[in-house]
Amino acid sequence: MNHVELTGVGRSYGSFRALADVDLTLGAGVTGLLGPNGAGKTTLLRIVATSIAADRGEVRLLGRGLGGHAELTEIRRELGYLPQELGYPGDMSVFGFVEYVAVLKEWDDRRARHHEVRRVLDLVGLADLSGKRISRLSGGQRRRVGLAQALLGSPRLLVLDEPTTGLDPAQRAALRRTLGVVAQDATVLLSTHQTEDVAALCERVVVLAGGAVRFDGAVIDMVATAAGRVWHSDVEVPGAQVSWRTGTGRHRIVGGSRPPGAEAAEPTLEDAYLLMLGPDAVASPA
Ligand SMILES: Nc1ncnc2c1ncn2[C@@H]1O[C@H](COP(=O)(O)OP(=O)(O)OP(=O)(O)O)[C@@H](O)[C@H]1O
Repeated sequence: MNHVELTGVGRSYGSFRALADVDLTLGAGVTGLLGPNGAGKTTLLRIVATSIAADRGEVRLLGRGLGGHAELTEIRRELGYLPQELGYPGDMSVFGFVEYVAVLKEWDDRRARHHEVRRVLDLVGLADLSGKRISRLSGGQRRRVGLAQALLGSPRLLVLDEPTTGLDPAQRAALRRTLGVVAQDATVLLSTHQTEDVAALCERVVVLAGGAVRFDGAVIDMVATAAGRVWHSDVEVPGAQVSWRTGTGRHRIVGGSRPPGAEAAEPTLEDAYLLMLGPDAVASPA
């Protein structure tokens, strides 16, 4: 079953069109949303999280249209959302905050609610910090509190806006493990600027630029678009589309024609992303 079905979806802020004519269908599994700053990722995620409405096109979530209040309530019961910026009340404890969200999500039975809060804190590795005040947490720990509240009730649809921001490598690996388990039954849509997170975690990748979908397909198919277009060279190559000196002292050349003396390199998702977006990869199209 497809949990997300967007047809011709658009959204403007005043006269500025942030999202234009997006078609997207998602079933169970993890999909990564990539794109430069201002590409429209947060706008798209907020639409899928029912936090803002599309002003064009059709949105169906978990098999339902967004017709009225009753449909929205039903969808929100099965939806978890980690916004890009979650305002945390610093005075609350980790447990207190996640329990507060659980109350809002209508976990009325105290025993069941406490059990669920402990379960999600355990899932994100915060069980030992549950009594700590949020104001005393590191940025990465705070991000995991945000993830914990999104996981309450094992939602069938999980929308995560930059969940890996602020996480150290061990925390990112732990997050990948958690999402890998969650995504066996749920549809997970996450945005990130880390192509390696998408390569490690997602089957599918959607690239947005200037509010439009530039690529939608399997991660391996996107990586394949860079095959034969990435090289290692002992010398700097003037005029390369993208190049940098790596830690080994050799230069990685992405795009352009094969430089003399250069060796072919295994392409990564990042190479494919840089090639696909060209100058848009670094400049906001907005
Ligand atoms: N509330 C708003 N009012 C006006 N313009 C907005 C608003 N929210 C977003 N925008 C504009 O819409 C465009 C898309 O923004 P969005 O936050 O969706 O991009 P993004 O891909 O998530 O960017 P980032 O990677 O920087 O988080 C940007 O040009 C942004 O300035």
